[in-house]
Amino acid sequence: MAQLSYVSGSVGLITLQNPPVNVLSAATRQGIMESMKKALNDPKVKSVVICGQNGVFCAGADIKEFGPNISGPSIVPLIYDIEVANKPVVAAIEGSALGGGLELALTCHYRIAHSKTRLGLPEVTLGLLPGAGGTQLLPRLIGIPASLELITTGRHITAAEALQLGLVDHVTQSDTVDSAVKFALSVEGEPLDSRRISKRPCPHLPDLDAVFEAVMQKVRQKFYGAIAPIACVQAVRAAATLPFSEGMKREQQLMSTLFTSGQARALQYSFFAQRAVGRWSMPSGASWNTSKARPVHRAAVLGLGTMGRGITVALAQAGVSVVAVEIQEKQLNEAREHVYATLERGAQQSGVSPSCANITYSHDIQAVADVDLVIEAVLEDLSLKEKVFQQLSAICKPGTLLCSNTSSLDLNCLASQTKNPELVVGMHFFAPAHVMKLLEVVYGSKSSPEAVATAMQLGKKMGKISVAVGNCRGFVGNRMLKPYIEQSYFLLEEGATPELVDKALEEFGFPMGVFRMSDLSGLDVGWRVRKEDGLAEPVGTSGQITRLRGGRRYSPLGDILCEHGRFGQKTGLGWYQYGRPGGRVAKSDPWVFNLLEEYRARLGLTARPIDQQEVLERCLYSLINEGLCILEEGFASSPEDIDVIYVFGYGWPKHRGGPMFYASMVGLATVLERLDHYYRSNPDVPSLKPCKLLRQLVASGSPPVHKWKEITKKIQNRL
Ligand SMILES: CC(C)(COP(=O)(O)OP(=O)(O)OC[C@H]1O[C@@H](n2cnc3c(N)ncnc32)[C@H](O)[C@@H]1OP(=O)(O)O)[C@@H](O)C(=O)NCCC(=O)NCCSC(=O)CC(=O)CCCCCCCCCCCCC(=O)O
Ligand SMILES: NC(=O)C1=CN([C@@H]2O[C@H](COP(=O)(O)OP(=O)(O)OC[C@H]3O[C@@H](n4cnc5c(N)ncnc54)[C@H](O)[C@@H]3O)[C@@H](O)[C@H]2O)C=CC1
Repeated sequence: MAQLSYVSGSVGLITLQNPPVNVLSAATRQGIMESMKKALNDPKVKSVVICGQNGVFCAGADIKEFGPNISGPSIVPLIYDIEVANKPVVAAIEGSALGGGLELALTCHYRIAHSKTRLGLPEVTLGLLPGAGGTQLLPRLIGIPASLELITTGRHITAAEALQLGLVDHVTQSDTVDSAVKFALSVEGEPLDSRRISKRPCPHLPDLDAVFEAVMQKVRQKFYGAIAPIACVQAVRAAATLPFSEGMKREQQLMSTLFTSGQARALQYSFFAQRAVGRWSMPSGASWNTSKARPVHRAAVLGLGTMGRGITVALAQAGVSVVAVEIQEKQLNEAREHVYATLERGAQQSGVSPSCANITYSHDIQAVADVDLVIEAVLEDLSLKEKVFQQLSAICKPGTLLCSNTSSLDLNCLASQTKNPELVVGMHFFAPAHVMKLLEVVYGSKSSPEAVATAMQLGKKMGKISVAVGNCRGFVGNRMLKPYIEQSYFLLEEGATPELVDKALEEFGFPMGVFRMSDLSGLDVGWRVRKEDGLAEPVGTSGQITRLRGGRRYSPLGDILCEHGRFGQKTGLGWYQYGRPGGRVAKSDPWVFNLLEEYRARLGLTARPIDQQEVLERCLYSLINEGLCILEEGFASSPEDIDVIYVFGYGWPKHRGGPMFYASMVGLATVLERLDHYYRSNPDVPSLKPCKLLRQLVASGSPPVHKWKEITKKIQNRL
């Protein structure tokens, strides 16, 4: 796992060998320790270079080993031994130096990095802090403000930025190990005391208290409810105020609290879940490792409204050339300007040149004739989309993949309009499409594995986390949202206010509660769907309101708001008031309170006190129950798929892992008991009825999330 070899006569070269990214597993730590000892005891060796095999220095601790039974040599004394070595130790950094990998490099006396290296201390994203001296060493090297920023965000930086910060000594464009060996030879025999970072004082910072107070406030706001960023600030403060050895003790104390926390478990689960969704499968058995994606060099976007513009930007940023088609002249011109400005802004932020040259605009659908893939983003209207798919099927060259960004329509209906339904898949982006990380890749009953593989790969190229899902109403994300929103309306009927419901959800960790979120996305969207479904009927100011529609309880509250022209932020009024159309700041609106009172009076409902616990249980457990139904029915292939969708598409707090992981943390038996309880008192609300999978999981002893597949398979086999 780490190999010592000898080069250039006097250099001991220690190579980390733990593919793919040379993580510091127990065996690797042992290997480094033994190799280091051997090199230091060997009189022929005058200097040491540490590198990683296959062009990657080290991605840090092996996260899979984390847990109560972590074994093998501890990382802290191991890297301490490197710093106190009496021969110069040089880190040859290429690929990635992250977490414990960067801490390993920080204890070396010199750091040489390849220009393409990424460096960082991302532990905070795993619910931890850099617990192998990172919080004490980095501030001594690059100062407190820069360290605070890097450690509390976990941001990866380029070698150029690292050089600017003083984190590395040299950046090379040529062979990193060769450069490091040459460098090691040049410093053999030189004194090392000034190179030992732990011996340096932390650079003085005037107004220390004010700086830390400001940063603490910022992280509390930005990472609401997350404990790791706070511990990171506390640990860096120890570096600024305590001697090194005391600071190290503080770092260890804070680390041991984080290490066993539920938040760390959730975030580490999420790390692997993000990677697991790439190993997709379809009920047919086709999967990522049996299906070959086709290259997409040229893509078309059809419809340049809200979504089409974002998709165009994301494609261009991924280096795909785009044919952007819009029938309305005004929309086309606005889109061109919008896309240009967004690409310019993005380029300024990332320091790369904008990709406008790759986009051609047209109002003629014939322009898509020779593209490899089309993403349709016209209005959500089935007959319009059917017509568009007929046209695309006739116009496009053979083999072109036809994708729809529909958020609710049946993909099979669109595929049936084409000559090759196997080439049709859904690519369901989230607004704003160039920002949001999630992409649901929807397979219909005839979609070919190759088409799914191509959409998944294109998503990855566009920087998205793509999840393959089946074709059910609302797919996975929106389908689960329905009972969540439904419960929030029922809570209003029973005595809650939008403020109370939103506060409970925001304190849980959502960036916005359900009502603020609905105001942002537009209340008219759901209203239109409910009208098409025959659910929303005009309510008016008098007459009977029926709360039972289609055999189940229905709340027309959302429809009433829309009848008053209250569509949310876009009209300046929704569940809250915003001062003006397009306003962003939500303020309570007495009109809504009056409406709720009158509504309850009309229906003979008596408002009762509702607490935050009830809000969370009813909104979240009904959403979780729907997720379990989706798993049971096979529209998502694993709980990880659902969790990734919720974390990256719906603002589910990352440190709670996702709805499925959260359910397993709360205890599936508790979720079942509470759903049973609420369903008993609300038998006309089917979404509260615990699904078969939930009962089965509880009956099987509530296995951990990664074992649920065994139970879902059993249920599906029986169906
Ligand atoms: C490195 C990457 C940027 C590479 O990206 P890419 O090329 O895109 O490949 P991936 O698909 O992401 O990865 C390939 C493959 O590798 C797996 N993998 C990657 N990194 C790790 C890892 N660190 N551990 C395990 N596995 C890893 C990945 O899952 C893929 O495999 P697959 O899942 O099978 O597909 C990118 O991978 C990346 O960003 N990686 C993560 C980097 C990172 O976050 N590093 C930080 C790790 S945490 C750390 O280093 C902390 C420390 O070192 C501190 C050590 C102190 C520990 C001491 C604990 C003691 C505390 C006290 C306990 C007291 C308890 C008590 O009180 O009882
Ligand atoms: N707005 C959102 O938040 C999300 C929307 N979606 C879906 O994306 C699709 C588009 O939605 P929006 O962008 O919000 O709609 P939009 O109304 O902003 O834009 C649609 C555009 O399509 C154009 N158009 C209509 N017919 C056309 C045709 N035949 N050829 C070319 N252009 C045509 C219209 O002129 C309009 O500019 C819908 O299916 C919607 O359900 C999906 C995820 C999120």
